Amino acid sequence: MTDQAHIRNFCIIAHIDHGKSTLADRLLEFTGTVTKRELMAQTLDQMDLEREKGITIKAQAVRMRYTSQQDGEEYELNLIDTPGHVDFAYEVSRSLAACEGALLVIDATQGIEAQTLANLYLALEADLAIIPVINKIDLPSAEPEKVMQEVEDVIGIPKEECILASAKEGIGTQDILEAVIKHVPRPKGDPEAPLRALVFDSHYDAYKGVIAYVRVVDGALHTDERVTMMATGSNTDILEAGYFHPRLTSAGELTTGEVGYIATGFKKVTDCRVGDTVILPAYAGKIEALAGYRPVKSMVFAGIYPVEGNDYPLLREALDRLKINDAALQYEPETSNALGFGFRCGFLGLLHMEIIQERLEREYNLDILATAPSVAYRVMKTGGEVIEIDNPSDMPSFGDIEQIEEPWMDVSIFTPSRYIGTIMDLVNSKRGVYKELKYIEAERVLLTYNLPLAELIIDFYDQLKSRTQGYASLDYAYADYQPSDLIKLDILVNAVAVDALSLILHREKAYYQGRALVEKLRSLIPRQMFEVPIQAAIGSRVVARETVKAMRKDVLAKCYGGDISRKRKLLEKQKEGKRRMKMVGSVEIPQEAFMAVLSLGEE
Ligand SMILES: Nc1nc2c(ncn2[C@@H]2O[C@H](COP(=O)(O)OP(=O)(O)OP(=O)(O)O)[C@@H](O)[C@H]2O)c(=O)[nH]1
Repeated sequence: MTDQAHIRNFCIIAHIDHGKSTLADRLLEFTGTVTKRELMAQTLDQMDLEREKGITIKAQAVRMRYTSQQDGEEYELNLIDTPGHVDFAYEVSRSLAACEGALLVIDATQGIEAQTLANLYLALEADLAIIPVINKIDLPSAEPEKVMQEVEDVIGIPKEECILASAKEGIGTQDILEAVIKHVPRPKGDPEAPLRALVFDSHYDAYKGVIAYVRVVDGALHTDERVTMMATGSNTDILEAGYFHPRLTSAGELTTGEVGYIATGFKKVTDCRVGDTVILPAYAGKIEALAGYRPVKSMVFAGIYPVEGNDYPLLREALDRLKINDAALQYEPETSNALGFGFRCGFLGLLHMEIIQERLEREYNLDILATAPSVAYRVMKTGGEVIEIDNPSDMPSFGDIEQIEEPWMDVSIFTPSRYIGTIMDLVNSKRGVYKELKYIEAERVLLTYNLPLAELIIDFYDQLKSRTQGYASLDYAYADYQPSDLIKLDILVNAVAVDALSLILHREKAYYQGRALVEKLRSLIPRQMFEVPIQAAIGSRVVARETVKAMRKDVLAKCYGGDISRKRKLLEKQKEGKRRMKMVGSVEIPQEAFMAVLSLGEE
């Protein structure tokens, strides 16, 4: 136990790739929390996907001990790492709520970016002391002076307060630790009050059950104590209380202001929600929960189906397993006339969706087929009933609909000013509504818009990147639901409506998009033994039609007799392609077709 005056809880916030993880490693190394060798080993057993995508997915919390140069006293520094992607904004906000201060890391070659500001706003909302760190000053292209000025102009922190650092070379590490002790306030909270601890993250451990990452706000908690989770109402005995060093280190207790973990013995993370308050059972109903708890809400939905129908039970099992460790993953069984038995899944955002799909394929060896992502629409029926629909094929028929509302996002884009025109075009084509243009410096601007989430998830990010040669950065947050003039577009293949291809579109764009989609499908659906018409229809009105011509020759006819290996190769290749095909009626449709809407802008 450490007295509150000698505890500092802080986190690192940054735009992706500005060096958050590298800086965290340096701090751990400098304080002797881990050795260089351990760091390498530790990096190796991080989640594969995390490493490959170069992003932090899971928040971590590590306790360091450091003797201050200022007063010669030893401090307990708890570093809470936050996820780096906007999909996980809620998790970020809970991690911030466990801290009193934040290191705001900014790349000296890039300056302030969209997520620098988004994270800063979250940190300010959480009332944190901000310590700006200008990182990567070792690079020849670093412009620390310019970035410091930006910090002063945009964020309003005097440039003298910036710490210059190179996380790679270890420059500035000690200055940062000293600044944490000096500028981050000691944790408040009442040691005499009954226990209240904030759950800011969790993971599942096969031996100890769910490990909840907690910040003790008031009172203390102890191993073997019985506790209650306020939001879920579940009770459990704490199997172990301790801290991360960086491995789990049992301590027997956590006192006011401390950050650490409790092993709960819960079998799934849903029993122990991020944002929940841990209390003693005697105080249930008599004590106020810590602010900010929010049940997870899926924003993006897609159908996931096994390519082989027989794999359905395996897919269910894999989803069940993933869910143990991921409270944000939602799913329920659904059936599609085109794809058979599968699951409708809800995700926090596109990255979350991508991660789940990749894990199903890699870790569970499943061949899956995913439909295009959709958002949740709020539909008011003529009778006054309001329903939420996240699968376009569930949309009631026109006659029964009074009004449809869709989720809109607040979007901010940082870009060199020379791209303003092309970004405006892109946003207009995505039904965006312009809000503001702010000059950050002579040649960089911050553009803000409102944009329907449905447009944002379809090819927006890729287009933004390609139109700006990768220079623009994007951030978004949920704003509200607004009524829109939306219609459902059905796709018929060989005169059969394929439910998994149905789309909700804005009326004005429906005709054009219907045409583009039908054209795309024609190029994706392989020739069959017969002619296959592809139609787009709104209600009973066909708005576009293309035809996949009948196959003329057998593939094997191309091979000269006797060339066995070539023939086998061709057959194998065909088989490979087929694995991702679905028979719909009498037509084979490949996986890409179900995602075609994502790439309508491309050739
Ligand atoms: N030259 C130089 N490179 C650095 C420095 N700090 C980080 N990098 C590099 O920048 C890249 C991104 O660094 P990370 O630490 O992974 O960035 P991050 O902010 O943690 O990224 P996310 O995990 O995606 O949020 C890596 O290739 C680092 O090696 C630095 O001080 N100097």
